[in-house]
Amino acid sequence: MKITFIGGGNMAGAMIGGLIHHGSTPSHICAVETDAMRRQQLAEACGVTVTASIPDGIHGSEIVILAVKPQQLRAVANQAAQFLQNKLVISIAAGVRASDLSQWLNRHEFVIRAMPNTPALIGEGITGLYALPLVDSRQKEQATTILEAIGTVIWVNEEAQLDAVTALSGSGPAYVFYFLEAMQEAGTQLGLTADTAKQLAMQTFLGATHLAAQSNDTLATLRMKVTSQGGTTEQALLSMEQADIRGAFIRAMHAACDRSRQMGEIFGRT
Ligand SMILES: NC(=O)C1=CN([C@@H]2O[C@H](COP(=O)(O)OP(=O)(O)OC[C@H]3O[C@@H](n4cnc5c(N)ncnc54)[C@H](OP(=O)(O)O)[C@@H]3O)[C@@H](O)[C@H]2O)C=CC1
Ligand SMILES: O=C(O)[C@@H]1CCC=N1
Repeated sequence: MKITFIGGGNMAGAMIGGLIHHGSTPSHICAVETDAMRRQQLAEACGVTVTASIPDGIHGSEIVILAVKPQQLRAVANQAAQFLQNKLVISIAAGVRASDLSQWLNRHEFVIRAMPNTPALIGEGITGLYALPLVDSRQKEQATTILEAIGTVIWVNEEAQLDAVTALSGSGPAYVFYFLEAMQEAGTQLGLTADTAKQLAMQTFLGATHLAAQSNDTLATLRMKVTSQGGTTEQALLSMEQADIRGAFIRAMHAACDRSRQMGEIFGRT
């Protein structure tokens, strides 16, 4: 099964790297990318076929993954429409609705939207998926197979839920890196080397996440088990509550979700 990515940027690069890491044959993957330097990087890093031509890139592919920015999607859809008949189209663009994309592709019925995240590169991604009603079960299985190669897959029944998925797991790796950066910065202020602080911060995220995944305790109970009465964690959490870190974090994710909906409206107008 040959897969073509249109757009070979950050997310496509992570997906392609993850697919190859999982055992996909590089010659079965093609990337269409306008930026010459990026084409060279992809060819060197992943050994996949790269081209600047949409028709050349799509030729012979059963599945086409649209991985350009939301604001570029309509123009790309217009260019690609005539070459996509009977092919499964998967868009990873944030916000833009499957029905709008379908219209741009001359009422193409086989459209799936996917919201992956960059840990796909190491097979640790998670992807939310939504399909238009006429996508058949075989095509859904194909999408599941591709995306399971780079992590976990969750199907949603309502497309609007993809805005929440985008705010949570699509953008989520950036939040984790942000917290890791803050923990590293605090660690160095407290006298650790930058490397030691980074190692402590990363293993703490990894260990806590694995513990939460394996434990029957709720997240709140796990948090309380760290928080000794009159101890250090209590002081840290008190400081965070006083600064309303939880509220700020929740508001931030609402802002991301609102932006996803807004991009759907702005870039999806037909
Ligand atoms: N980054 C992430 O973590 C995630 C991103 N997404 C979605 O993935 C999509 C891509 O995001 P990201 O990879 O970050 O963006 P990038 O800008 O890194 O990648 C898009 C690439 O497509 C190229 N491009 C533009 N027009 C064309 C064209 N006509 N033909 C071929 N290539 C073209 C762009 O070139 P140029 O820059 O020169 O325009 C760019 O290299 C977005 O829609 C985003 O919403 C989804 C989940 C997570
Ligand atoms: O920031 C963005 O818009 C994209 C979608 C999710 C992650 N990156």
